[in-house]
Amino acid sequence: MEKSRAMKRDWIATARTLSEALPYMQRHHGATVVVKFGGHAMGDEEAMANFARDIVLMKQCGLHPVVVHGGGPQIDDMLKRLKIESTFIDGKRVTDEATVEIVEMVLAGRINKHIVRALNAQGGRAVGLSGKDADLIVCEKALKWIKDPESNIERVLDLGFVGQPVEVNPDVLFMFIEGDFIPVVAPVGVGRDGETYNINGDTAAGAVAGAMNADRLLLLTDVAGVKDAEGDVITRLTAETVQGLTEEGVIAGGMIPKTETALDAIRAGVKAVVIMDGRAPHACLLELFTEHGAGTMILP
Ligand SMILES: Nc1ncnc2c1ncn2[C@@H]1O[C@H](COP(=O)(O)OP(=O)(O)O)[C@@H](O)[C@H]1O
Ligand SMILES: CC(=O)N[C@@H](CCC(=O)OP(=O)(O)O)C(=O)O
Repeated sequence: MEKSRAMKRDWIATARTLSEALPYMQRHHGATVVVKFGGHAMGDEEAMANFARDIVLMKQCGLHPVVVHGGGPQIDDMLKRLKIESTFIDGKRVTDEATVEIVEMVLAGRINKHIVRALNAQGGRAVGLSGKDADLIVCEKALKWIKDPESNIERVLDLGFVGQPVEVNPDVLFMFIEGDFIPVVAPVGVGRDGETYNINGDTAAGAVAGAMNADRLLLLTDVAGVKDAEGDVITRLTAETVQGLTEEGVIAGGMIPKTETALDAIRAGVKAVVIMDGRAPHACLLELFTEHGAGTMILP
């Protein structure tokens, strides 16, 4: 008796949620949503399954999700096992020849296939590819300029095989979308001479979203959003505020490529970018299908 009453309550709550969500589902029908799934957001098997369920549901609701993933912590683990040292500059891994080989193996191999399998287990039809497939993401060597604070002279820091996307060919993604598949992209790019480049996952997601003219770019991570100096999540951000917070050092580490990506993506024509906690249950659905959304929205 108690159980059936509880079930009824659950059903009413779900029905109410669904009726509230319906206008948002209709508004987003046919929308392209690029979702960056970060290595930290992947967490455990349960987090992976929850993420996969949401993406498949988005597809069933008539949206066109495209997953671009990261895998920084998983690359760290593998490099540690192989006793290869690794350092980061402004959230980007300094990538020598030995490192780029491991990066490609981990990202385009193990992680990409793990996500594909998780999506397919939830009833999706996912296809994994990297930025090398059909020249999806063509890169040049990323250059990091730094200014010597004493002499004020600028010089370039060598990050090795870190790629800056210079050309994105999304036809292959549109082709899969047309066939009702969910593309899953590993952030590994190709140089004009065939070199392999390690692209920061956020940068790759932004470049793909920009080239597809996506309606939304969701950057899933392990924090609720961009936080201010007091540690409170900021719900809306503009380019100006991002610049100020970065100069003050409030936006730091891995959050730098995320906010840079968000601004670049908006300049390239993406309608809005949201930075949010990918481990929170149904994070993507809450963002797309409710009025209050989730995380930090970055707007033009
Ligand atoms: N202002 C900020 N607000 C929120 N997180 C921040 C901020 N500045 C730096 N961070 C850090 O950025 C991290 C997210 O970047 P990263 O670790 O690269 O995530 P992912 O692996 O999901 O791409 C957060 O866990 C947090 O430690
Ligand atoms: C150049 C660069 O830093 N590439 C990243 C690629 C993976 C990534 O971005 O993973 P997350 O999204 O989980 O951080 C790296 O080597 O860690």
